[in-house]
Amino acid sequence: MEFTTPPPATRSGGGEERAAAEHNQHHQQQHATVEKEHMFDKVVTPSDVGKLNRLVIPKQHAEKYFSLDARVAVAGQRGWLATAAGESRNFSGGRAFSESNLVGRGSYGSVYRCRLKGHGMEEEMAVKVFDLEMPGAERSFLAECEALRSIQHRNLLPIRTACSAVDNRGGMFKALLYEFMPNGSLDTWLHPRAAPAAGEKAPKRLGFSQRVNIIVNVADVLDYLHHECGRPTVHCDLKPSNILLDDDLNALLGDFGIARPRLYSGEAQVPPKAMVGPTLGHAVV
Ligand SMILES: Nc1ncnc2c1ncn2[C@@H]1O[C@H](COP(=O)(O)OP(=O)(O)OP(=O)(O)O)[C@@H](O)[C@H]1O
Repeated sequence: MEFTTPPPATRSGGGEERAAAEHNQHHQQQHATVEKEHMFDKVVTPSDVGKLNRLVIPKQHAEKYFSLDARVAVAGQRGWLATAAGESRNFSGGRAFSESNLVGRGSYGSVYRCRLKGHGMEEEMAVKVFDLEMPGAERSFLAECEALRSIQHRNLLPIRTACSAVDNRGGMFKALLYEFMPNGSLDTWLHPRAAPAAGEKAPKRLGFSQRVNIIVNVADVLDYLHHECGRPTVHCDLKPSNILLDDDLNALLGDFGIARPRLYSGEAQVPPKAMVGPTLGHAVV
């Protein structure tokens, strides 16, 4: 299967030397990326994509994965991942990842609602497509893969798979697929954006016991991350939009894009300097 990416935009006023230097730098960065991606080598069985709970696809298997999942459909379109890979530098208006499927945008990419079909199963997913032109997006993708590969808890947003592919012009496509949470994020419950239009129901409100349950869920998963998992982790970006609510309004913590291993007890945890900092109003826990 061939992936195509629009050619890079023509530079103005750069000169050939500068272009060559940038070209070299780009290749070195890609080489470094390929090396980093070897860390995913242990966790791969693309043929079970519909069943597996935690699956990371290394780059060398990505094409196999995409071919295999030509059956995958988003909003009735077949082969959506291949399409998305082709649009990796211009995914804002892609047909497969259209505005009508857009759930929301974050600092490093956009989340789309989709249906994953295959192996006689159909599942609703949230696909986070990384905007790799954003500084820190690549690092965020890797941080999330690294954090999620070794942790498991009932109050963590379940990740289904990670996709990392290079198209035939060297353009990168990276996405994470999570279970879709029909009740959205805690943010939308606490701060409904607009007054309901005529005929629409008023936004639902959380009751006292539901709020207590959410607090307990979040405390529970943070305790697990800090003290009980094999690789103690600090989330670093705790905020309502990263707390998703399932059918029963249980809270599931997501977005490990700036999570870090916990250093040692007693040390203050600070987010990495080189990254885009956590959002205003977040908690570094
Ligand atoms: N599995 C999911 N099911 C439903 N909605 C989701 C899911 N994952 C993320 N979202 C929603 O998609 C939107 C974008 O999420 P994303 O994690 O990219 O950014 P963010 O947390 O809003 O912001 P930032 O990246 O700046 O921290 C958010 O509103 C989030 O609640």
